[in-house]
Amino acid sequence: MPLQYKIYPPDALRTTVQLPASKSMSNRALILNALSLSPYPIRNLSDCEDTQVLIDAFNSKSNQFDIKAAGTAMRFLTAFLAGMEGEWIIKGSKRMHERPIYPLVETLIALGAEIDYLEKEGYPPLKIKGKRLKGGEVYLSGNISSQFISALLMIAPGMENGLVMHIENEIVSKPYIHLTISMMEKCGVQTKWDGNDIVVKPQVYNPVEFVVEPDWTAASYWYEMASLIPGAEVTLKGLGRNSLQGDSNVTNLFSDLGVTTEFVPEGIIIRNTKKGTKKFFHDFVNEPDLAQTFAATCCFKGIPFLFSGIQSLKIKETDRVAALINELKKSGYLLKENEIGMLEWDGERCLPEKEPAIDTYDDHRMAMSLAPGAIVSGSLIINDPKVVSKSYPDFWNDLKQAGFTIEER
Ligand SMILES: O=C(O)C1=C[C@@H](OP(=O)(O)O)[C@@H](O)[C@H](O)C1
Ligand SMILES: C=C(OP(=O)(O)O)C(=O)O
Repeated sequence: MPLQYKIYPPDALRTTVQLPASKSMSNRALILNALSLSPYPIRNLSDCEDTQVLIDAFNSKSNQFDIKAAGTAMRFLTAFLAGMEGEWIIKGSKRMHERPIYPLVETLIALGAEIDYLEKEGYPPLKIKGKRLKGGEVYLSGNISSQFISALLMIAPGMENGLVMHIENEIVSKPYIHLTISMMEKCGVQTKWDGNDIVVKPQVYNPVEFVVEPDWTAASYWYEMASLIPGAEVTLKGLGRNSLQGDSNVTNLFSDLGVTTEFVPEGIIIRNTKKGTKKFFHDFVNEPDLAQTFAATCCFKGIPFLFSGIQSLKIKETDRVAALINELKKSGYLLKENEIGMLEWDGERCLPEKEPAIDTYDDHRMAMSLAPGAIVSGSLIINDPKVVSKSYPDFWNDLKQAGFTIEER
């Protein structure tokens, strides 16, 4: 029997939360610190598992690295090691070995790298014979993962001839590419992004002292809880305007679901003020990590929705589309995937299970986005709740602090 938490909601929600630091920013800062031979420690580095695996890899004396379930660590480190003198082996969790990496590996090979697949062609684990890469002109598909593009961009200034990247097909998760470029610019490196082409000339990184922002994706679970409790008011410390994270768009998206955002010197104050829209529509191609939060929020608020742009959800920690359909059904919501990349709930209900136990599929976001369902049903069981440590290790403690009761079973 896996560990289970049974969650009971508070009557009212009025709390202040210190969110975890962004893992996306933390993992870029670690790679850029290594590339710039930085003497500066990173301020507010995340304490989550996805960042810890990258710290462990950099501190390791071995040439073999296990990055577990961390997509960013897998992709960024593969590119980093391909350009580093030595022989390296990089592996991950069972699921990581099912998440594609061939667009990155094939591009690195075209740029002069030597990389072999150790098990299944196209997937980790990998054996890398690292050396300074020649660079040049490459074509890469943008519709699988933006992490391949970010990984290549970060190592591009060190390539002998720089990099000319032509991105084919739709570009998913574009704000994460902007995040990469912004953090590279902080180190004095210039890139030129014009349409679907990105050019990086050979350049040297200047070390800087990175300060990691609190994680806006983690903030989305507090928006969800606030939207479900009338009169809720939550202060999220340290979040500000002009964030480098694309998921800061959560402020606009939740205004349609009845939550307002006030920016104050301490951070933001979010409030449940109104009912929300009749039907929620959004294309999540730029914010894939928010899709689960919105699917769950809309169901729990009884607001039908139609999402597009969620094709990449199938190759994340789990097939998130299938996981949402299965698990929300347990609480009586019948979601449909009418075509790939779309998810709809037209308001259709079925009889909820008497005491639903939500499976989390090794996916932190399944646990965090569905747990607030306890607010509408009175209680909810979450299986294998420790999965949250991938990005938000203190999630359950923060819930307790906010007045939730959590029984361990
Ligand atoms: O670059 C990043 O930090 C990330 C990019 C996104 O992945 P994809 O580009 O694979 O959609 C996102 O889902 C992931 O959580 C973090
Ligand atoms: C998709 C995610 O992570 P990654 O791809 O970095 O494993 C996520 O955190 O939602």
